[in-house]
Amino acid sequence: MQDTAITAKDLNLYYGDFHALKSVNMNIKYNEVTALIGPSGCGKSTYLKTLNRMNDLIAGVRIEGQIAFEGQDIYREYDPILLRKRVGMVFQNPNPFPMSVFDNIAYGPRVHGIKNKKRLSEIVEKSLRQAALWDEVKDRLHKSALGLSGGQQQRLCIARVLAVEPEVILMDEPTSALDPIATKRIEDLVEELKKDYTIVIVTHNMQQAARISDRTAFFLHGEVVEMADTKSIFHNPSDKRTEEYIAGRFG
Ligand SMILES: Nc1ncnc2c1ncn2[C@@H]1O[C@H](COP(=O)(O)OP(=O)(O)OP(=O)(O)O)[C@@H](O)[C@H]1O
Repeated sequence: MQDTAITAKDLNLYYGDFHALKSVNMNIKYNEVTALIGPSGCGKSTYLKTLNRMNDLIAGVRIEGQIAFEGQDIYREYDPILLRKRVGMVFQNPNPFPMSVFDNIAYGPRVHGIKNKKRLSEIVEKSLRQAALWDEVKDRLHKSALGLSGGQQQRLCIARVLAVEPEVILMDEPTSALDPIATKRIEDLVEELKKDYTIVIVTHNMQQAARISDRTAFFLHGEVVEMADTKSIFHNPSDKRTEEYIAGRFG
């Protein structure tokens, strides 16, 4: 399907004997924000990480089924390094490298072979502007990124992902370590970025999912109970378990 960036088909994931994802089927559409919600331990992060093969790095993980990105099987037809360039990831806790703001952003492009200083400067400025951070850091590009506030560090991490020109951005609870103002800035940024990128976000914050996502998938015990337009999930869920979770009756 032309509007679909990623398709998961009958995806099962095991950590040793533990069956963490059970026959997950999901289409993730271009230029949409897809939210993954559900109680702690239901498999949201595990699923998110399968989308750019981050689970490959964990010993004892076994994956069955298929994930296709733009029609290509990411586990059989893709180099994981190239995949992670095209499907970038932002983590729960901002994790800038212990180096300057500039070098944090230039790191990825340098790894991918860009050496020209002028070109690197252009990429750094463009990425920081896209991440709505440029004005705050343009006078301290060569100072340590560790001196930025938590919210600025998280936007820096988003800029770092943007610098390698991905198509998809995976976000694993990107605002859970941030205060409400920094959270609002990231939410506004997500809204802006979806014009050019496809975004999948894990969140514990129901209001956040309702505010920023187009479609929402509700996970429970490793299964997708229901996936639909965010409005329908929140106002008219078709499964009783979704309704109970959203009403705050468990999780
Ligand atoms: N590396 C691992 N080894 C073994 N089991 C794991 C590993 N990572 C996760 N699990 C288990 O897999 C299940 C799903 O975990 P996952 O982190 O995907 O859930 P989650 O829905 O993202 O939870 P949370 O909202 O608390 O982050 C949990 O039972 C967890 O204990």
